[in-house]
Amino acid sequence: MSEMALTPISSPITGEMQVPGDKSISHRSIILGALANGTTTITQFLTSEDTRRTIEAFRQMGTLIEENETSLIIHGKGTSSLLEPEEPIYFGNSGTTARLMLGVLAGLPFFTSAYGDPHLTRRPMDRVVKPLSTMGGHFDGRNNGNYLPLAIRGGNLQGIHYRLPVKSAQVKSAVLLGGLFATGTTEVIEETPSRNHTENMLRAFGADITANGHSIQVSSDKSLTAADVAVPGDISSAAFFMVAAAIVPGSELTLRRVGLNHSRTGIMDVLSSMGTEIHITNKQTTGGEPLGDITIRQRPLNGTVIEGDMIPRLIDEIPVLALAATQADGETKIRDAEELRLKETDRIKATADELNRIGASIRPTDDGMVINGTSVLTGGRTITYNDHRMAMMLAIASLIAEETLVIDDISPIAISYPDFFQHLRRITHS
Ligand SMILES: O=C(O)C1=C[C@@H](OP(=O)(O)O)[C@@H](O)[C@H](O)C1
Ligand SMILES: C=C(OP(=O)(O)O)C(=O)O
Repeated sequence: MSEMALTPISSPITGEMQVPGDKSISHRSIILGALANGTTTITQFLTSEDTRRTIEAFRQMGTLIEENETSLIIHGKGTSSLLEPEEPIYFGNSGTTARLMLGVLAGLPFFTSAYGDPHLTRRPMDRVVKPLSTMGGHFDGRNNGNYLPLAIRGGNLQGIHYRLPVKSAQVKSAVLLGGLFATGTTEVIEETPSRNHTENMLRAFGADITANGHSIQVSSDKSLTAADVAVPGDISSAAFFMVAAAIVPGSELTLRRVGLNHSRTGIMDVLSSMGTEIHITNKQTTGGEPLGDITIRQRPLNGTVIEGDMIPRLIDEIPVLALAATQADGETKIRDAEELRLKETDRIKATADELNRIGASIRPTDDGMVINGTSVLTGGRTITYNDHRMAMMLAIASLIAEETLVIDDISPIAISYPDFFQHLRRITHS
């Protein structure tokens, strides 16, 4: 446990910064690079606890991965070169590693066992185990294979047509990755669009993939070919600084080279509907992913409603958006976000409990919360529940608190943003 006491700031947030590479795209670039033939160079790769788990999983299966200051180089030799790991694979705290790797392991013709940290061990895996078992993968584990640790015997998959029962890019991706090993076509139908990085990147790596409206189809007809990846900045990491600039009076902040994929930009739409001034400049596209510079200017905030198709477009940003809503005039309602209860911690409960502890007025509901603004945040002791996004949200709350805010444990921040506090200090000039 690593406690930190944070004092409020007295001046606006100004300047510019660049956030680290996107976590979702970094995971996928390792996976596709390792399954492909040839050398994949990944620049602006996110080096963090979660992405390390995906790197180590492939190293255990024999993939040569070189790491240096600015890039990650994957020497892919195709799926048939991957070896049965001698030791269990450790997924750590990373839901993305777990769900996507289960899709890959279901396709590989050998035995693997896998486990996670105590938090990941409580997160449901049946959402991927069920469709991957229907495809022919063999899984065993507690509660009929719903929880890690899991034993996996892969190989001989058949394609399926699968309608997603949950709004989850991880489930969609696991089934599509399984589809790379399956006979026939694998189709995933998703009612509510979720992040589409797997589809974009499979295309860039030469897979046989089509996406039409709600249906995505993949087959094993074409093997993957290495493709270099320049990872855009992570909008989910940028979100903390966007909200900081939106709530600290007089702030103006520019975030450079942030990923602007429509399936991820819900935070910008919501903050601007709440009144924040947002401008985008220097738009460009790399590897099928749009990016650009985002400038945020603080303006008075009003409450809003966040629901429906918007939810997957900002799912990881809800704790910090809830913080913004505590500073908005009137009520903010968040609905259809039941998936938040299944993250690193129950983020509905954790967000309401911790913000209420320091003076907010939030009523948790089954699938979201109702936030009444405007609240004065007092400071005091807070708990992160080993959740990186809770820890960073509370650090941003400390900027506007009346007194010192103590965070019980900042170590989880290394899961997605090891340099968070250096970056925060730079823009708060402290
Ligand atoms: O596919 C991904 O990279 C992710 C998908 C989302 O999870 P779900 O698929 O569980 O919604 C998100 O919360 C997670 O941080 C990353
Ligand atoms: C939910 C998250 O990640 P994961 O599911 O990969 O643990 C997150 O980063 O907020």
